[in-house]
Amino acid sequence: MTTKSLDAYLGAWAGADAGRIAVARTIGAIAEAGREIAYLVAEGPLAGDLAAAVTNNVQGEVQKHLDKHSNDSLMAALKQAPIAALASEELDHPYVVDPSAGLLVALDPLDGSSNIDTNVSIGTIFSIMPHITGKNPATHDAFLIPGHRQLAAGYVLYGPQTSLILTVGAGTVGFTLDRRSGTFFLTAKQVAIKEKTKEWAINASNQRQWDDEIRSYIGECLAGTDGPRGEDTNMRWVGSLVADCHRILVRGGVFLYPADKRKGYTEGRLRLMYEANPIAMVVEQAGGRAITGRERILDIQPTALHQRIPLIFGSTTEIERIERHYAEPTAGEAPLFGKRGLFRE
Ligand SMILES: O=P(O)(O)OC[C@H]1O[C@](O)(COP(=O)(O)O)[C@@H](O)[C@@H]1O
Ligand SMILES: [Mg+2]
Ligand SMILES: [Mg+2]
Repeated sequence: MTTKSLDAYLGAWAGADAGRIAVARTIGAIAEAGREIAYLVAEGPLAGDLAAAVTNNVQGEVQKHLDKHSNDSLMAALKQAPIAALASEELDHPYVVDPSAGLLVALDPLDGSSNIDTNVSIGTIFSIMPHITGKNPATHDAFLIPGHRQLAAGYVLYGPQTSLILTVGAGTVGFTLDRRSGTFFLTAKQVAIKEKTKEWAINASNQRQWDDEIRSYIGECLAGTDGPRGEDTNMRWVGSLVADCHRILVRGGVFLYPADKRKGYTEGRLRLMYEANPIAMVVEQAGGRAITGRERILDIQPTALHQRIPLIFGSTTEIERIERHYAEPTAGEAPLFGKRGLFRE
């Protein structure tokens, strides 16, 4: 096993390039906060009620103690980083650090909040973008940059192991936290998502709210050997985007959080700037794909800082299959699950 530390990896990547050194320092600050959050998460109830509600966040969702603590830790660490401003799921507006600096950071400080008190993996998602000259970093507008312009992205996963998954645009790599030394060590030199898979992840309790395209695809998966797919499939749903993404990086699969008919979900649930974009960059750099159903996530021109977006990502052959359902939604409609089937409403 290699023993290269995160600092050594970033130092080798950045060399003497001032722009890269700034990105490396910013990643270092996020890793520092991530380590602190990891220790707190591992204490669980010994650290108090981390899942206790504090207030409502900008999304109108309950902000839990750990959401707030994670946001505060990341802000404290990033105040020392060479960034113009940071945006967060937990803040209405960007927080300005140094308007003359060349970087912006967008954060989901704590992803998977509903799992905080269940001892299930949760994480921090980050996106590092350029601060475009002339844009006021205090404004939402400064952050409205398509995902393909991200300079780096990744997440810290607080699970049985603490992992830091990172891309600086040259593949996706993985680090594991050594708790004895507090150092992240490189443990996956090149993450590669399997091209072909039979595993899918969706919150199936929303089935009756889905559009035809999703019903058609999931119907085909559920029909297994009895349907047009001709093979049985398997389902997983952790309920933490970071954990579902991590499984897909490790063993392939596909994740779907589509738009649906519920009030507040017509544009999906997940946030473009600090969930979909960074995950899409990590996934593409690992050889997978990320789409809304019809468009590549990284090509979307954002229109709002806290914008929601349908998110589908994972193994390429499965994404192609889903695209076929978007092109022709009834093509794979399965007898057990389709409009005319057993589970028909
Ligand atoms: O409870 P649902 O509808 O299945 O949603 C689960 C999704 O919500 C999220 O928890 C949203 O993230 P936050 O916890 O940061 O709000 C994702 O991690 C997860 O994929
Ligand atoms: Mg989240
Ligand atoms: Mg969150």
